[in-house]
Amino acid sequence: MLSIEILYARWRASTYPQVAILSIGLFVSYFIIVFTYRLTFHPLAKYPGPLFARISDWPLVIYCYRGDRHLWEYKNHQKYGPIVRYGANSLSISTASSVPLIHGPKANVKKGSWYKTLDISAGAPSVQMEIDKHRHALRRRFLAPAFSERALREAEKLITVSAVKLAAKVGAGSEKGWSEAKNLCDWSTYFGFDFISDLGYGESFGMLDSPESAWIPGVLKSASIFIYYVGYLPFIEFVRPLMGSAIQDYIGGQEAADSLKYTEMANSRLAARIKLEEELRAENKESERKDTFHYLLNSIDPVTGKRLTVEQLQADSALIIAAGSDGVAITLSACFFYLLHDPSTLSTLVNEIRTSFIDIEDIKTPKLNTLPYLHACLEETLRLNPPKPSTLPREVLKGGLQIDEHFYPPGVNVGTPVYVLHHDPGIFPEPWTFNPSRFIASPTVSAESVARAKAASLPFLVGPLNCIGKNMSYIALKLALVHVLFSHDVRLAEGVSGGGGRAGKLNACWGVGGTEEEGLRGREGEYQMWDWIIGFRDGPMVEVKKRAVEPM
Ligand code: HEM
Repeated sequence: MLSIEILYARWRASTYPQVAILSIGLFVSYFIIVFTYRLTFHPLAKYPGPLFARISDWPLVIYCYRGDRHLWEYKNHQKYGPIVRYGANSLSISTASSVPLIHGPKANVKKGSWYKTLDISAGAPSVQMEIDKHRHALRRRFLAPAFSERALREAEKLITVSAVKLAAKVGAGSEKGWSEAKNLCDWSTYFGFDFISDLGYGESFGMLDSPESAWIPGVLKSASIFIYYVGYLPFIEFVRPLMGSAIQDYIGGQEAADSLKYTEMANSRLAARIKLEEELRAENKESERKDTFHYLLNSIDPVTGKRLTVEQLQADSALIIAAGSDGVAITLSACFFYLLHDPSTLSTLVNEIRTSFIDIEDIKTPKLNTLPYLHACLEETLRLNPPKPSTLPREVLKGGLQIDEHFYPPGVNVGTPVYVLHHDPGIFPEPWTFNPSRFIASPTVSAESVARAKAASLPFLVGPLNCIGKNMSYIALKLALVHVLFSHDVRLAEGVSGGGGRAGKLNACWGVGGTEEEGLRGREGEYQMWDWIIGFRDGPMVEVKKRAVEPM
């Protein structure tokens, strides 16, 4: 007691410089103690990783901001092995055997605290933001009817409208010979946003028709960058309460402002859809078009008897536009990139498409789902460029988690670095080569190796927290690819083709970030992607010609 009084008296008697020196001393001592603890007694101290990443989350924040996190993770696993400590409290585990234990239905984990900031501007958690396992399962029950087999059959008709339009726009100017060069990244993006808005709200953004709404992808990109890195800031607990408010604009700059602008856009779309539903209800009618929000607005939880609140709907609205449009868009442009760089794969696919369908009206399920090479091309593209390529944090729950000989205590984050796993040569021989045949059993590819490849392919993740839009994505991607390739020949544009390695940057809108100096972005044969929760890209530049032989 006495010593505290003496200390207090000395403090009061001290001069400003003395106070400043003492404060700096305390500050430095605090960090020395914290860093020493993280390198010695912390439960993850024994795991390898870059030194700065083992003592702080700042390297992770920086790579998230740059869009290069997946490349950084790849480099780390090459250097340190299958288990890497990429943050003070976080591990990424790149073994296929760990996947069911981290993502399976019985995994003793929940989503990590990064998810708390994901859709924070919306005012309520989206389904993806629900960290509590029980509440998440409840939200999934609301979404389930919108993604059921029946809903998918309805969705196919709506997606076809955008796919037909995509083929017409990509093919414009190709009637008399090869067209001018076109950036397929842009057209794929417009397709992704148009089909998801048409399907989601019954009203397309119309980007394939006019440039009026073409600002939305740029704003979403900016919002995603912000949300991605902010969630990992070491002092996020202090920042989170300010998020979603006007203060966000001042602190976070343009990217934070775009995050709010994006939320407002999604909210206004939803408000218009709710109004339409109310008008229909007042007239005792049901919407003829069964779009996603038809299901969500009429969904009643079978156990609780409750409907979703407006705030929850708003959060899901922002999520569905982002999650639905961009995953499909990047996969479509990446698929074209790989096909066009390996003409033998392109001709195999074109042949399969043109011998399977009689005319454009014929392009639909169930036949659409019976083309093995088409499906394999998409699986291979999603292997090479998973739109969510980096480790998504899962926090170990009470009781801990045993994976092989390692025990992970409660509270630490574990996760699967999907891009790293997808380039594991032990599972995918020649991992940088686009080889759809690795997903089709044949005399040269055993059924066991196909099963191994499929089990280690996680673009949609697996288990109860996986992507609910997986089947819808495959339908959208197949419709788009088949409609374009059924009626048109496509080739890489002469000169700059875009998309790969250093030559990738065509359009200032997309290509920021980059770690060329570290040798991570040098692969010309790899479709370049920037990981900001959703993947961003540019190119390929293509020329298009109307198919020579008119379909019968
Ligand atoms: C190629 C396209 C797509 C890919 C690769 C993809 C991938 C993923 C992944 C990996 C997740 C899990 C994220 C996490 O755990 O944080 C996810 C979640 C989600 N995706 Fe997709 N997605 C795609 C397209 C779609 C589409 C078309 C929709 C809807 C229309 C959609 C809706 C959702 C939703 C609602 C979630 C949150 C699910 C939950 O938390 O329960 N996605 N997606």
